[in-house]
Amino acid sequence: MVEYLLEANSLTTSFKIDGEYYPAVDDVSIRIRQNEVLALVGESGSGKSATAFSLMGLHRHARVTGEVFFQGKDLLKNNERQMNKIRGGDIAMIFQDPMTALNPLMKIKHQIQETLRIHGTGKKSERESYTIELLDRVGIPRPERVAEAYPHELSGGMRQRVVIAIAIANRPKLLIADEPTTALDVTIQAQILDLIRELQDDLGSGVLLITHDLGVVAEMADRVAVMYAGQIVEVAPVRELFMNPQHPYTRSLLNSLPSEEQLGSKLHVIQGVVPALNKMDRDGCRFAPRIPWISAEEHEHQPKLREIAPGHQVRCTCYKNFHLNTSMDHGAVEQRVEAHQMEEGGVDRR
Ligand SMILES: Nc1ncnc2c1ncn2[C@@H]1O[C@H](COP(=O)(O)OP(=O)(O)OP(=O)(O)O)[C@@H](O)[C@H]1O
Repeated sequence: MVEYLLEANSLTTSFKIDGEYYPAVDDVSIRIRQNEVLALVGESGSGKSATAFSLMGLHRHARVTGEVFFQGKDLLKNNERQMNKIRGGDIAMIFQDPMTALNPLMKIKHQIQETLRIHGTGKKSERESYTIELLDRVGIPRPERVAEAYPHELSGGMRQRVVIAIAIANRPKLLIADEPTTALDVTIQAQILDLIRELQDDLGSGVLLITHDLGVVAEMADRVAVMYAGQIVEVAPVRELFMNPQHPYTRSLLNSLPSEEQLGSKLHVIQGVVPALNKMDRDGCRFAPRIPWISAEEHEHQPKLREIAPGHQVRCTCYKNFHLNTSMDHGAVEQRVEAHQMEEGGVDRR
């Protein structure tokens, strides 16, 4: 029997719109093993952040149902005090915008020491030196000086390193990173991703990496869950997903990734947007309106997620007859996956 670090079953998070609740996360089940990076990928509005916030018990006005087992306990049954002990302790989160995660009025050293204190890590006398060690560990030059700084005195990249230092301070077993590099420029993005990967390896933590960037997925993930309109539509090991994508949404996403030659030119984009929560047909294939050239009979009523190969699940029958209406080019993606696997030294981490 496989022991999962995190196991969410039928997680459903509904928001109230005009007096009615509508699920933004709709019967989502995900599993993360120790030392595994699961990427949750999808366009804006597909429900990725709502999923992460639900796992962490951070929604104040939503209705959340299902089970979220972490170390054998259902987090959804915890009260706020118990969740506060877990957040920043065994489960840490890295958000998109470091400025929202940091207190603008507190020196960096006090913010790190605070998280150490709350979770009882180290004696008071040790926390100061541990703070410097942490800043050094996340690649901050002259950590003693940065420790005395306020967030606004640092660059975006440095601030995100501080956020990561805070996240790893109590050696979390699970890291949830919600678009951790979106707010940063490209060179810094690569450095931050390398850092997260390195720290994850050191700590042996599981990671839920939320992103809309398939390049990031190719470089970071072990497995990928693709989310559309609140549902997981495809799950597969990273290589399988890029080499053998099945769900029309996954294939459209991959097709919208530029190859080297296409960089700077117009991309193939998927027409349309993720439907609003109160405007979608919840009984049919939710992606159907965006692939009108696929006939209604090819879709399933209330599509289920089914295993089509070991570890590879796809929702709806429409994938069987799906074809893109533009020419496909997976060359760029394949190259990125190959590069990632080479860096891993050919070791299968799963
Ligand atoms: N507090 C809320 N109240 C009502 N609707 C919400 C709330 N938070 C999110 N939603 C809706 O839930 C859906 C999923 O949003 P969510 O932010 O989880 O998507 P996402 O995939 O993380 O997108 P992004 O990358 O833009 O953050 C969207 O339709 C969004 O408008």
